Amino acid sequence: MDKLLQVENLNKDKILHKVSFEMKQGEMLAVMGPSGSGKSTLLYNVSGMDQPTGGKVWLGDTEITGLSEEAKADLRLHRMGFIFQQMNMIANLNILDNILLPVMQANKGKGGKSKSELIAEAKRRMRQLSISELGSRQITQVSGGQLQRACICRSIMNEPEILFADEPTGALNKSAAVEVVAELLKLNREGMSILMVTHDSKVASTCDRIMYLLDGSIRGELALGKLGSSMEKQREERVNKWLMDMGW
Ligand SMILES: Nc1ncnc2c1ncn2[C@@H]1O[C@H](COP(=O)(O)OP(=O)(O)OP(=O)(O)O)[C@@H](O)[C@H]1O
Repeated sequence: MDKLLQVENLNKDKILHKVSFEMKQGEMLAVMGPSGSGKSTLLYNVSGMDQPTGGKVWLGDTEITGLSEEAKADLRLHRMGFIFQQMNMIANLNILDNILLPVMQANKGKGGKSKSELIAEAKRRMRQLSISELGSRQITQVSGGQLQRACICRSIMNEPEILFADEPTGALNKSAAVEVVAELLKLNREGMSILMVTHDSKVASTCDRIMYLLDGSIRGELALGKLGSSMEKQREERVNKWLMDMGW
């Protein structure tokens, strides 16, 4: 697999300390660690949402840390997708318009796709995520799991190279969380690279690899490989044992 993301000696104030790791194309990587260990800060600094105080980050051949704010915003819009626990949907737009908002922005100007093409594309993806009936609903008129699936839909409309997910199941009940993880796994099997912060060892155990962050440094890593159709319980037990060893 080719290298997709490279993080080298990343520092952020007193929060992150010389964090280095790589991610391969098609990988699904989880970041775990206690509350306050710097997981979200890591995600924001790797994706260019925040400016690190030291170190370098590359997405493919692009050094993100060397870009202007404007170029970073452009890169996030075109090459990255984001899913958050708080979902960040606009309250006075319906689900379809929320899904369309960033991709319309990305297709502004010459050579971009037309609105009707984008609507057709959104509807196709909404069908895949089992939310095709919900386009005209307000965001308060759908369940938490449906809303997060709409967020996943929004995040992939630009066909990003990488998806950043910060606690994507954190606000969901158990069955909605299972559905959302299943959608993320499906996307990953289709080739999407995913970097995900999670508190949930069951969610992390579906990932190819887990990094453990403590006090802003990576203290350990567990390589699990792709999730097969069986052995889910054994994977989970392995992850829980490793987390105990890490002091979780
Ligand atoms: N904007 C900020 N300014 C100053 N300190 C911050 C800021 N954001 C986070 N911190 C601090 O940085 C540390 C790491 O926070 P971060 O949110 O990255 O941790 P986390 O591991 O994601 O935690 P949680 O699991 O609780 O979400 C914490 O001590 C937090 O208080």
